[in-house]
Amino acid sequence: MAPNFRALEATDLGLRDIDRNHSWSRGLLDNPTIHKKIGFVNTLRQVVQDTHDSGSSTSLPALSRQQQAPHDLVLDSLRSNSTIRLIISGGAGTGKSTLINAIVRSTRELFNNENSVRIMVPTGVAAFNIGGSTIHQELGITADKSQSYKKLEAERCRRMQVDFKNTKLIIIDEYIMIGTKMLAYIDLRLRDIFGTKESFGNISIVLVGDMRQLPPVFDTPLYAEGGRELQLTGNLSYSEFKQCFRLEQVFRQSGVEELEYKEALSRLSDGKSPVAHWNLFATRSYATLSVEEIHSFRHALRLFPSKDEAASYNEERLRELGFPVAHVLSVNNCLTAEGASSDDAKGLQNILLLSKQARVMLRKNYSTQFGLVNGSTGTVKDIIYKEGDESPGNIPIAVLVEFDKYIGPRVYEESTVVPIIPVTTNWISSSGVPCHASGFNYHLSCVGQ
Ligand SMILES: Nc1ncnc2c1ncn2[C@@H]1O[C@H](COP(=O)(O)OP(=O)(O)OP(=O)(O)O)[C@@H](O)[C@H]1O
Repeated sequence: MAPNFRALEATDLGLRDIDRNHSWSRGLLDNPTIHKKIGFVNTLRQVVQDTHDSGSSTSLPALSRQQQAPHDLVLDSLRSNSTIRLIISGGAGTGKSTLINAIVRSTRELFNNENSVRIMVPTGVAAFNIGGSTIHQELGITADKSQSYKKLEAERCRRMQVDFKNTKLIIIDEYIMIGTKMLAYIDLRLRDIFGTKESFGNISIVLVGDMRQLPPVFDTPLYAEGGRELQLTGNLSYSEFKQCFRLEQVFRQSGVEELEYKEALSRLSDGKSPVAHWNLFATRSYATLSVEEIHSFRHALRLFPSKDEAASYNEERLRELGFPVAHVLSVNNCLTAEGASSDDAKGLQNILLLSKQARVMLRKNYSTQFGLVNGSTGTVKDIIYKEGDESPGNIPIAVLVEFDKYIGPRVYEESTVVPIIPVTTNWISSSGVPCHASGFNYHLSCVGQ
């Protein structure tokens, strides 16, 4: 499934003698009550599920005035049977998801139909986090670098026409990751599905996201004009979005520490930094730090320009730790699943390398109430295989992770360790093959801090 980064494919980690000869089922002897603990984790996940379910039906917070305005505009437009092209932008915690949920709920009530509104996202990981689908999956778009639009074959198109029959509104979340080429594709595909020459098949489109995030990869940002065939079409499609609401009120403060620094970063993203902020950043310049401070950053989380570089760095750090490395493969139901792109497979990569003391990051919200959210970091304490199962070749039953910030009930009395268990996901490939795969990469990625 999903090609791995070159660095992972070439590595000997997980395959050396020290890795193969390690007794991987030892973890089970050291953790005889693991199944009880896993039961506890399942309860946690149930809590998340219940919250999610009730959130989408009854218990959304009352919308603020800033949220209410775009909500009402969309609903009024749907009621009057006109189409709307709208952008809703806002930084982290400004209530974008809450607003999306409110629009979805009101639209479904208005039309008394679940399919009247669809949410789509550009990447597999984002889709997994919202329990939704990628644009590629929903609209049958295959990832390729060609410059021309490819129509759906007739039978697939007919099936999609049935599927989209009652759809009045499409909400595209994380839209900043969409480029002009992709927007053109969405526009043209919807024209095909709805059998019309009108843009976007003459249905309403709402783009939601944070304008200050990074632009798309392998595509030109929506605000860039010019380019080749599809990009030019995308420019035209984007020019229809003339209305924009900006959500300013932050409902979720992710911590009160370093407030000045957060404020400085926020101004920087607006391009409005005063000299005081420049001075603040200057105090953190590498050249002005003491040797002790530089050393304290040795294992800081790093950003790399490419996935390959990040994978190489992670590999180096795993090697330095000196523990046996588990070579955790995902399990796929068929060859199509094995060869699926990462986006089709909702972000899953084939190989995950783990060892004791490795730093890992959660890639999805596990339990927001208890502080286990997409981006939470922790340290691997143990990797537990079923008796008789070994690495490589088998999936562990759990990876014990000590989280840096866990605020839920203790699974282990003395620590913030939580067992992370593998997950199975299903999807239909772009050629229509039902696929499923199990693995850990949905939940965890190794970060070589
Ligand atoms: N009108 C509101 N009143 C009270 N709380 C709200 C309101 N809107 C959102 N919230 C709360 O604020 C928090 C953040 O909201 P939400 O997840 O919708 O923001 P977001 O912009 O999607 O965040 P992110 O970009 O980080 O995913 C949630 O806990 C949500 O319940």
